[in-house]
Amino acid sequence: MSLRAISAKDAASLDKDLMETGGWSLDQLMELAGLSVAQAVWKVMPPNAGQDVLVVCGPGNNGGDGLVAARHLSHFGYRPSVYYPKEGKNELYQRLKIQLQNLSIPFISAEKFPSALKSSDMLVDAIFGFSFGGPLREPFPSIISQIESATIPVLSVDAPSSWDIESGPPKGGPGAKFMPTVLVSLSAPKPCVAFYQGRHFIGGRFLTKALTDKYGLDLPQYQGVDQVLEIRVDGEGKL
Ligand SMILES: NC(=O)C1=CN([C@@H]2O[C@H](COP(=O)(O)OP(=O)(O)OC[C@H]3O[C@@H](n4cnc5c(N)ncnc54)[C@H](O)[C@@H]3O)[C@@H](O)[C@H]2O)[C@@H](O)CC1
Ligand SMILES: [K+]
Repeated sequence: MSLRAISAKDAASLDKDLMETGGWSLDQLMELAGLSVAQAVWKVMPPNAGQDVLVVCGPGNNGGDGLVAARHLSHFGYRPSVYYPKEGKNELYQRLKIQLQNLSIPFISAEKFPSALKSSDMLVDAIFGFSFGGPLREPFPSIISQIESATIPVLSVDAPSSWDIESGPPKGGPGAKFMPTVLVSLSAPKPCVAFYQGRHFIGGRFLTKALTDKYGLDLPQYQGVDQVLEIRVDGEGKL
């Protein structure tokens, strides 16, 4: 099964519709997005031994999804830690951070990032989503290079960070060879999924038929209480 993609411009407009006319707040959407990510982690790596999950968060709402996911992962029985190299300034991110600190979820330093990358069981890439554009600015080139050469499975939130949302991986430099193991597209896949190979989930169970019709999207057939639906499995579908 594959689902129709939404452009970066339409994804931003859809978000606006949800909040301006749909009655949603950003907190609510982010909560469901982050819950989808945590459920996808569960589906690909059930928490049998309380695995270490390193969540790398960027400065925008993609990073906010990562902060929410880290909280759910802790409640699900994982040992999350967070690397947040450029913190978002608004009060929503700061509240999400307090929630994590109250669960004793560690925020790691830049110095500890390389060793955490080696010792963790999985990395959640919540650095950039549909508003990413242009060449990577500091401090992200080295972070993306390290993630690109990591040997642990990487789950990307909404888009592989450093990929252009429309045209996919950069032609050279950090991210050119980045291929996450798992991708969780939120609301709808972005055009860059044409370049993606791996397990692919859709999440963000908050769309209505009117909205999917307006943007020419498919309404995913989520099952039961699931917040994610696997839409494509490549190879043997294993991590
Ligand atoms: N409708 C949905 O599906 C929802 C999506 N959400 C999330 O929100 C994301 C979009 O959030 P935002 O619009 O805040 O944007 P992003 O989080 O994609 O990125 C914006 C941030 O990245 C920085 N940035 C952009 N390009 C850069 C570059 N080349 N180098 C360094 N920094 C760069 C910007 O300065 C800004 O701080 C989605 O991808 C998704 O993860 C949810 O939080 C809410 C609901
Ligand atoms: K991402």
